[in-house]
Amino acid sequence: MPKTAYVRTKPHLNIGTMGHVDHGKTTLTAAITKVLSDRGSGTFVPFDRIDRAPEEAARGITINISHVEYETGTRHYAHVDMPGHADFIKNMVTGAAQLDGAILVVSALDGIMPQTSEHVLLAKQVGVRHIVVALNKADAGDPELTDLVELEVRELLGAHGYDGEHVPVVRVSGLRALEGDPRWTEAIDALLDAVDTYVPMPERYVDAPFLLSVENVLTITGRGTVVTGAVERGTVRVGDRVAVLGAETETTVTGLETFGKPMESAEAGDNVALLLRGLHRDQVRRGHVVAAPGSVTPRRRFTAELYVLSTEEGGRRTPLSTGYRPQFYIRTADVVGDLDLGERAVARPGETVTVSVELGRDVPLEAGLGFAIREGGRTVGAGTVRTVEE
Ligand SMILES: Nc1nc2c(ncn2[C@@H]2O[C@H](COP(=O)(O)OP(=O)(O)OP(=O)(O)O)[C@@H](O)[C@H]2O)c(=O)[nH]1
Ligand SMILES: [Mg+2]
Repeated sequence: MPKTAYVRTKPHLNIGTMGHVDHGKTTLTAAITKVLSDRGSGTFVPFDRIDRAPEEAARGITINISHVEYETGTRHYAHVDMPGHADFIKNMVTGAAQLDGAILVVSALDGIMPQTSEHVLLAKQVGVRHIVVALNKADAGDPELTDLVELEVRELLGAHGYDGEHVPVVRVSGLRALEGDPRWTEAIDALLDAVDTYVPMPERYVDAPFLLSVENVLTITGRGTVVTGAVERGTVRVGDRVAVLGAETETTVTGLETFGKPMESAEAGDNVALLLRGLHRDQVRRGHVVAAPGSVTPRRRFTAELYVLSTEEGGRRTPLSTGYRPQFYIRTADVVGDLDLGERAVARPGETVTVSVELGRDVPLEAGLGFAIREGGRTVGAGTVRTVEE
C-alpha cells in the first residue's frame, strides 16, 4: 500500500524537551501526544515507544534522542525528546542543534540541578533562541517551594541571555496528564499554548543553497542508506544532486520522507529522512553535512570568542593554555580541536578570550556559528566563530 504523502497545512517548527535526568521529559512528551490525540489531533506515542532501546528500559533513562510529531490548532511540530543523564550530553547537543525552541523541564520537587544549567548553556550555544519552562511534577510539589523554583529558573535563564523575566513558566504534571486527570490535561494545553505563542516562527532561508547537518544514519534494507536531520536552509527535492561533506562524495537524493510520510521536496526547518543513492552506511556519520554541491567549503581553522566556564558553572578549576585539545560541538558534529591563545599565556575559568582553533577535520563553518567545548564528560566552554581562515 503506498504511504500517504505529507501535506503541508500548517507552519512547521522543531521543538524538544531538555533538562536534568528524571525530571520527566519523556513522560511529558508522551503526555503531550496523549492530550492531543484525545482531541483527535495526531497519534499518542506511549512512554515505552519513546524510550524504546533495551538499555533505556532497563536503566529507566533516556539515552537516544527520539522524535515525535504532533499538531496544535495553529502549527505542526517535530518534537525531540532529549536525554538528561550527564553521560549522554552528546546526544542532547545533537537534538538541540535542530531546535527552533525548547521546553526546559524542571522538576518542581528538585529545582535546578547540574544538567538543568548545562542544557540551558548548551542550548544557547547551539542557537536555540526561545525557551518555555515546564515545572513538572507539580502534582507532588509544595506550591510555595514551586514558587521558589520558578524564581530560580527565571534567574538561570536570565544569566544565560534568555528573557528570564518574560519566559512562560507553566506548572504541569506529565504523569497525571497521561492518566487523564482533567486538571493536568488542561495544564498541557496551557503549555502548548505558551509554545504556540511564545516561540515565534523563525525566518526560514528557503532560497539559500540546501544544507542539512546529519543527526542519524540508518539502513533501509533493499533501499540503501538514509540520513536524518532538520534542514538548516534551502530546499531539496527527490532527484537533486547533493554533496556529503565528511564522506567527500556526491550523490543523488532518491527518496524524501518526514515521519514516515513521503514528500516531493523538503524545505528549511523540515525534519526529514533523505535516501541517498549508492552511499554506503559506513561512509556517512552524525555530524557530516549534506549540502548543495559547491555551496560550502569545509574548513578547519577559525578564530572565535570563547567563554571559559567558571568552576561554579561546572567548568574547570584550572586555566587553559595554548595546546589545549578539547572536543568541539558544532551543529551535530563533535570534533577534536587545538586551541591557540596567542599572546595570552592562559585563560582562567570565568574569562572570555579570543582564540585561534584548528579542528581535527574540515567542517562547514561560518561567522556567527555557536559551539561548545567539552573535556572528559563535562562542558568547559562556549564560543562563537568570528572568522574562518583558508
Ligand atoms: N509525581 C510525578 N512523577 C513524575 C512526573 N513526570 C514524571 N514522573 C516520574 O519521574 C520519573 C522520571 O521520568 P522520565 O519521564 O523518565 O524522566 P526524563 O526526564 O525523561 O529522564 P531522562 O530522559 O533519563 O533524563 C519516572 O518515574 C516518572 O514516572 C510527574 O508529573 N509527577
Ligand atoms: Mg527521558
